[in-house]
Amino acid sequence: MVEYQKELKGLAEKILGLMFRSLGLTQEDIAWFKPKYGCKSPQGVLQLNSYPVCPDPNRAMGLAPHTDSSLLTSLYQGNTSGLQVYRDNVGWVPVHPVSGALVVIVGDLMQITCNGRFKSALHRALVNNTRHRISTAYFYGPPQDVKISPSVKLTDHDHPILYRPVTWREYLDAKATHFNKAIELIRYDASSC
Ligand SMILES: O=C(O)CCC(=O)C(=O)O
Ligand SMILES: [Fe+2]
Repeated sequence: MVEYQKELKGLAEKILGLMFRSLGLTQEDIAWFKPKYGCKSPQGVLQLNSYPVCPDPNRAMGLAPHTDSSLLTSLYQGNTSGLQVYRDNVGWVPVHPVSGALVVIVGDLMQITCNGRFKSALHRALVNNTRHRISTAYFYGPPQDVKISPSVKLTDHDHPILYRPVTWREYLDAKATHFNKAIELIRYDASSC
């Protein structure tokens, strides 16, 4: 487990580095992402999900629709389908397992850091009536008490800053209370929602 988390941490950092770079951001632009930032390095949380066989899957939900609070989530879903993502104008789309592959999910903190350029993905997990499904989600995020805010490089006259600074800890508290509305509540124009 320790080794697995170490590998997933390295993978998340590599993918995030590429995503930031694709937006023209350097490590200097994302100060908290620098390894030498104090002694607090970004962190990950591993969650094991278990969905027992359900006699009537149409009347139950494994995991209700949600976005992840992380920067990035790496999901291993074995070989049993169940994950679905929501696509605008399309609806729920299955993400079938691919042998040896992880599903990478953009989380809310990434949406905040990138001022909405990358959107966190609404997803859910279904149950089924023949197979016990197991999945492993690795949530990668910044140190819990470091304020995250949209990178100034991604804001200008046409792209006003969208979100207030927030720590992962504060965001998790907001999520626990307001669930999927949390990200809207930290928008600068939240009062008009
Ligand atoms: O089990 C799945 O496929 C999804 C799990 C998930 O979305 C989560 O743990 O946040
Ligand atoms: Fe999730």
